[in-house]
Amino acid sequence: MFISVPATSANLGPGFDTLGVALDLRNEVSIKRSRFFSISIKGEGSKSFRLKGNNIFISIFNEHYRNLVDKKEKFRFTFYNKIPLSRGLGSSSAVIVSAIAAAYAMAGIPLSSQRLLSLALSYEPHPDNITPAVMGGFNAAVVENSRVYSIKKEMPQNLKAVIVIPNRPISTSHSRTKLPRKLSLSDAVFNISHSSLLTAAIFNEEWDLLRIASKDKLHQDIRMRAMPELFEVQKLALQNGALMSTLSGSGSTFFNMVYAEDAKPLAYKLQNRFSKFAIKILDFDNQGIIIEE
Ligand SMILES: Nc1ncnc2c1ncn2[C@@H]1O[C@H](COP(=O)(O)OP(=O)(O)OP(=O)(O)O)[C@@H](O)[C@H]1O
Ligand SMILES: N[C@@H](CCO)C(=O)O
Repeated sequence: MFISVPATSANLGPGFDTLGVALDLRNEVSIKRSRFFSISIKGEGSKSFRLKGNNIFISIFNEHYRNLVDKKEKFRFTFYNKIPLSRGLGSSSAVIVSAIAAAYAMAGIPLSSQRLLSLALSYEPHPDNITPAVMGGFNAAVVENSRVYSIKKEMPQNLKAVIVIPNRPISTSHSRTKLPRKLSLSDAVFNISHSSLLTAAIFNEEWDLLRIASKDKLHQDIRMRAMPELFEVQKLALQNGALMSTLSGSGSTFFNMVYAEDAKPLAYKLQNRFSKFAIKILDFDNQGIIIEE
């Protein structure tokens, strides 16, 4: 069986823990029944002993498979990872949703997207990465009583993501502990209004509103101060055609949305200025998770 799942960029500025979009950069896994357990990792994480020895895909897969099928079986897992770890591109979310989906597929038990998201919430309670990873496209998502309520917008072909991937990680779980527990009323209203306008502008394809709508007062500045060169990345991107330029999830990656014709010139300027960072031009993904028996 073969599963493929896209990277995701969450928050998109003011949409903390609710807005996210899928990118055409995928992790793939092949799973075969076998007489012996084996794991092989190619690409991102291939040199990590931790990923080999204590792989959360395997533990989540086993947890669900053993609940579904009452017999001991062994599998051969081959991972082809393109999503960098701890870079704010939804690597852990991709693992969570693909491991659960793989367990149900191997057990031959149907699993709806809705049910997959509900099961994934127990590993990652914010829906802004797992939802676009499953559904594809841009999604606004909220959680109520352990259920994800979301709406999806397919992203057009004439827009690209130019992502700047620093050579240093930021752990989501650690950076969340640094966020304020309380917000002033004016900052709360700022994020609610900007997140609402951002969502409406994307659904209405009014791309020139994104620059204003993507401002945030809740989490970005605190996180970017851990890697101040990110302020320079954002400034350069907005000066060179970015429709919006936001910290991807908890970072360290910076996400820039541009018209297709502006992607290469922006990537060239960013690579020249930040030679130690990786720059990728990606299409948006509108498919989400793909499961092939
Ligand atoms: N491709 C993967 N395969 C196996 N385990 C993974 C993979 N990606 C992440 N993990 C595990 O998930 C946990 C969180 O990883 P990571 O720091 O990448 O997640 P994050 O910071 O939540 O997400 P992001 O990748 O969006 O920054 C770590 O224990 C890591 O080992
Ligand atoms: N909303 C989450 C996204 C993590 O990718 C956070 O900012 O912590």
